[in-house]
Order: sequence, then C-alpha cells, then structure tokens
Amino acid sequence: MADFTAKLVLAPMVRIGELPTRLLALKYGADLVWSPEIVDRKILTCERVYNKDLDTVDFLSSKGNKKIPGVTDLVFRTYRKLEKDRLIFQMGTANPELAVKAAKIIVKDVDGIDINAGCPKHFSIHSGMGAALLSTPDLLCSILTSLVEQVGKPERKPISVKIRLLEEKKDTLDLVVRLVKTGITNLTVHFRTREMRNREDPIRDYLDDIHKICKENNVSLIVNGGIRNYDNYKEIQSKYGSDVGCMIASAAERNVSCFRSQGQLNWPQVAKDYIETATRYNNHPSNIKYCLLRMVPGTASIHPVLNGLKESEEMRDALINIMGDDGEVKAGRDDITDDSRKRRRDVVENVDKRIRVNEECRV
Ligand SMILES: Cc1cc2nc3c(=O)[nH]c(=O)nc-3n(C[C@H](O)[C@H](O)[C@H](O)COP(=O)(O)O)c2cc1C
Repeated sequence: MADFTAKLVLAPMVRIGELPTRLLALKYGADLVWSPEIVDRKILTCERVYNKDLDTVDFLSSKGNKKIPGVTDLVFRTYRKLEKDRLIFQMGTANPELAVKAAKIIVKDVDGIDINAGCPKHFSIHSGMGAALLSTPDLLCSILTSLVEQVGKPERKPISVKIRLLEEKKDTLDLVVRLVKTGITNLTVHFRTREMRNREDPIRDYLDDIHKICKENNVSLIVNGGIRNYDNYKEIQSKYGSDVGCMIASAAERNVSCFRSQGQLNWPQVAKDYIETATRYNNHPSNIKYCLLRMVPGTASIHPVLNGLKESEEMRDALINIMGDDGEVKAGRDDITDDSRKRRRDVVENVDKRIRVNEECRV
C-alpha cells in the first residue's frame, strides 16, 4: 500500500500531469505522482483497455473527448511498470455513490484515490465539486467514508483528500478534525484560501496545529503551496517535522527536474527528455505542445518555433535537431536530414517573420 509519510510528490495538474510528466517526475526523484483530476461521470464512460503496443493500461471513453472532437477518446493512461505503488488517482466528485462506482472502475490500476476538495475553478464548483466541498463538509465526509468502506478497505488502497484553507483558522481546524476521522490515510493541504492565487505566498501560520491533529489520528500530512524544489522540501521538514510530506505543482510545471536532490537541470535538457518520453508513450500532440510551451521560456528563440508546430515528430525534431543545448535555435547544422533541414528552414523563416511583425508593431 502506497505510504504518503514524508514523501515529496508531484501535484495533481489538469493537462500537465499526464503520463510523460509523471514518468519524468518519478525519474527525477518524486516519491509519488498524482494524476490530473478526472470527474466521476467521465470515468463511468470509460472502458479499460490493455495497450499492447505501449504496454500501458488505457481508459477510453465511449463518449469521446468533447474538447478535441473525433481526435481522442483517451481519458487516462498509466504505465504500471514504472508507476506501480506510486500513482495516486485524483477524482472530482460531489456524490458518494458515483464516486464509489467510478473508483471501482479505476482502483486496480492505481495505488490510491484522492478526492479534490480544493479546486476553485468554475467548472468544478458550479457542480458542487472541488473547493465547493469545503462548504459542504457533511457531503465531503460522506464521500470519503463511502470510498474508505467500499473501495479502500476491500482493495487495500489508501483514500485521501486535498483541501485548501478556509478563511478562518477555527473553521479550517474543525474541518480537519472531521476529515481525519473518515478513515483517510493522507490529508494534503494547499496552504492558500480559495480566493488566493498561486503567485501569493501561502499561509503556514497554523500548519503546526493541522500537523498535530493529523498525527494524533494517524493520518499523514502533505504540505502544498509555494514549494519550489527538493531543498525547499527539506527546509519544510526541518521546520515542521520530518514526517511531513511536500507537494509541488507550478515549479514542476515549469521544470519537472525540481524533484532532484542534486539540484534541477536546465530547461533545454528537461524539454528534450520530455519530448522523448512523450513521443515514446504516444502522448497527444496538443498536450505535448501545451506542456512544452510551459517549460520553454517565452524569451527563448525555440519558443515561437514550437508554437508554430502541430505534430509530435516535428516538435521532437525541433528540440533534438534544431535547438542547441542553450535552448536557442542552432545555426549551421549539416548533420541533419534534408527533410528536417527543410522543416528547420521553414520554421526559422516563420520565426523571422514573427520577429519582423513584432518589430513593425512596436514602431
Ligand atoms: C496547471 C495546473 C493544473 C492544476 N490542476 C489541479 C487538479 O487537477 N487538481 C487539484 O487538486 N489541483 C490542481 N491544481 C492545483 C495544484 O495541485 C496546487 O494545489 C497549486 O498549484 C498550489 O501548488 P504550487 O504552489 O506548488 O503551484 C493545478 C495547478 C496548476 C498550476
């Protein structure tokens, strides 16, 4: 059974936390990785398929993907050989019965089920999910106890929850006291309130109180919010206790090697590693592009090159053959094929055109 105590983990992140990012996070030193949030109703439309070409387990939706019509029906993919014992599946739900039904579909292929009770986005809260559950603690506790009794115990898999701070300390502590009695194994607290943005400093004023309640009830605590890298994780542990875990989101979105105890790698190296992993596991090109454009700084000359590409192989070519180790577009490479040279010329011309247009706009 996955143990959360004192672990350094990759946060759940919609779109970012697909298989390639999770595998890289594990490679670079994360102890556990969270899937992006997937809502119960979506899981209920899925069929489990073993993908023998990739050796992955895929969950395919019979309803397709509304955002990219006709393009993909892949909802979730896991590579058990590397993720086994380390993958926590995050679910969005506002209904105990649906949560249990959905969890039963997925539970054998993951190592824990986490409930999202912290997302402040409209799509979550308008249907009572995410941070809306902080205002309906009876419902949240009933979801958690149902999952613990009907899925966690029979399948021997941990059930956990991720929350944010409430406006008042007392309300937050009252909620924590209730949550730790539901049978959950771990509590993750994003130490910001629902109204706070990620760029604001987290509030850790009563982390000790939350930690004490967790400890007394044998529930592990993972601290989230503003943690940038491995050294930060060690600082948090030395300040708040060696049994405290840490979860990283935004910093891993920018550079997933932040989990390395030896210090993070430079972004071009990580981007190359990412594209190799993403193409190997046949990740969707639009998702590859989305993730790459978050890790490649907007000031790097390869950024507009990537921005102009659609196919995975083109992005791979751009990062492996066109970009130098410094993250800039290389000049004068003669060891590349005619095809990639032509494509390179096209994209470089494209960049030149964009630069010219930008400069003309500034005048
Ligand atoms: C791109 C992105 C997607 C996110 N998606 C989710 C999600 O699916 N579920 C969730 O509980 N939180 C989600 N979050 C919130 C993070 O898990 C985390 O709580 C928050 O970013 C604070 O951590 P940080 O300061 O390390 O960024 C997301 C954050 C980002 C940046």
